[in-house]
Amino acid sequence: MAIDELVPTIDISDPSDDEFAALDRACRDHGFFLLTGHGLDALIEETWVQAREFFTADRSLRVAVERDDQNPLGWFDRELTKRKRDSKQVFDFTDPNTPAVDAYNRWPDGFDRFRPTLAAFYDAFSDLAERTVALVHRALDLPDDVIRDHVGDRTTSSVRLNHYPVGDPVPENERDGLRELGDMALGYHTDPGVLTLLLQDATGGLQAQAANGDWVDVEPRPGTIVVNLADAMQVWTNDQYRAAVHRVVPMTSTDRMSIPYFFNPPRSAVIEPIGRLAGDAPRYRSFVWRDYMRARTEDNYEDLGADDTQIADYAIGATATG
Ligand SMILES: O=C(O)CCC(=O)C(=O)O
Ligand SMILES: [Fe+2]
Repeated sequence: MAIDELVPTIDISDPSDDEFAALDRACRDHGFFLLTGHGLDALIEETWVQAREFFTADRSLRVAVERDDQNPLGWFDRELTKRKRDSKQVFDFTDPNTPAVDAYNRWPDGFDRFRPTLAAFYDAFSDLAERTVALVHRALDLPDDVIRDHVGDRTTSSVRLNHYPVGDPVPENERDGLRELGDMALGYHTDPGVLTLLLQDATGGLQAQAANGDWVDVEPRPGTIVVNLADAMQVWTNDQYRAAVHRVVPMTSTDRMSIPYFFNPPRSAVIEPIGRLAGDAPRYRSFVWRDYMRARTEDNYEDLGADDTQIADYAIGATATG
């Protein structure tokens, strides 16, 4: 199938009925679509500049904001996906404009425009994520009282700057005792929250899994933002909409950057299938967002001797993977 047909483009400034129909098909099939009409090109351009500056600066400036096992925010270059090491370095931060959570952010020294640019980016993408969830609600034809309980929260959300080098991101003299690199730069996975807004540069390498299991390239389209549905949305819709399974192939000739905004539910939200979508056959048991997130974060730090926590662990009838 052609990529245009598989991954439809929705103009968020004025979505047509045909675009809603295409969004609904894509969400049932694989969970990926593209947004245009967002009006954020200039801010996105400036964000790329800041991300590149951070990743090309002297490594010691990044090491100074390295994350630790108490706090997952900051820089890291040896993350695991499915027990294999990813070929990338990342910088994670949460809402810079809410002091109670900004206190956990680790801002690097020596980059004047980094924090203000990323703070503006965070504001704009929080708003866009809300509007994107509203598109999905409309495609699902949900009543207002249900919509109110199935939203995201900017203070539990986060942004990640991803940098994929050619080869191993960890310097040779630090590789002793680390797990081997995976076959993929980023192993296949779903994102945990409601949905993700993803920017990718012009390099390419992102792949989506279609319903038939085939891997399809999500080619860069200038001016568009990739949306992928995530785990909480799949649970809410009782599997009618799919959390997008995706991965990134290894870089062979040039490095690559991407910037996902992960839109997450409120901390204390109870995640379970929406009654009118599940009828009397809910496919998941309830879990509290905070607990799910804690389990997923712990997996990424170290190999806990089991596969990563995922929503399948909450499927009714599932046996624990641990
Ligand atoms: O780099 C990409 O295109 C995807 C990144 C991603 O899936 C993630 O960070 O969760
Ligand atoms: Fe992802």
